[in-house]
Amino acid sequence: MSTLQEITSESEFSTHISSLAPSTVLVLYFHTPWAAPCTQMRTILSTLAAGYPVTSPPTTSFISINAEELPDVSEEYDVTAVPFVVLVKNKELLESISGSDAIKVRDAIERHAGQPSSSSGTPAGAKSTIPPVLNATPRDSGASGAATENPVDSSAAAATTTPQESKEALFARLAELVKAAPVMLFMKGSPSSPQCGFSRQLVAILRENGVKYGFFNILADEDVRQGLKEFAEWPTFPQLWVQGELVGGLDIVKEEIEADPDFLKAYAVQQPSAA
Ligand SMILES: N[C@@H](CCC(=O)N[C@@H](CS)C(=O)NCC(=O)O)C(=O)O
Repeated sequence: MSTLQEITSESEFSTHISSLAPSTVLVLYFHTPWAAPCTQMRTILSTLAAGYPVTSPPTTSFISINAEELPDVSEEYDVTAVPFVVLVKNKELLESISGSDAIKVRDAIERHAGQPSSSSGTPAGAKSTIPPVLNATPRDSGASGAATENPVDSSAAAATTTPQESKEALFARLAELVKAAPVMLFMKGSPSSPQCGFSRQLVAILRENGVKYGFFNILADEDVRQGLKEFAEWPTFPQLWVQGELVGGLDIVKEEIEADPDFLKAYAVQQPSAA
């Protein structure tokens, strides 16, 4: 899967630009280390990047640039504030997005780079018009078929978490995280290695329903683990979020499916696995 790559010099940037194929959509992410909203945007972009498989030529290239360290590049793209995202194709500017509107960024990338998987699209019956952006990077692939899981970059999120992070900043980060994918699972461990039986069961349910989802390992970030309990007013994990709204934990998801067996089918991108 693609990653968000940090570029630290003007020459590295020029070399990178020249190496791209005309069809590759270059996503430039300008940030500064001191701007808190950049943390959230980094998480969003890392997650989006992970949805695009590495192909030849690459469909996308996600680049991260410290706007202050590379002033010439920043000037070239009229970066006036951070976070600032610029989409470029064949050396031509496609679109610039200033600020930390995750949905705008997601939407722009998908419009220009396309959906990462041919099977994706707005699922019939989806609750909102927001397209299911984060795409399938089959991970736990096996004979029974892969579920489509995308990790939210917990290391990027964790790296900026300091003991001083205010509740306001944490909640702002969580508000973005829960929208990082149309379906987000906050769990203990990862889908391929759940660290708790409840999380394991919920992963199995999502897989059985062929649901495409992003996940966040709360064991990797104690602030998210504790903060999300308060933010969500829900004391335990797993937590399933759909379109930025909390559905609930394992028991609630089971109840919802019992009441409406098609409850999760709107988010399916593939034939449900028989597992
Ligand atoms: N009945 C709950 C079970 C979940 C649960 O009890 N989780 C516990 C143990 S894994 C938990 O998250 N505790 C809080 C914590 O570990 O921070 C559900 O439906 O999701």
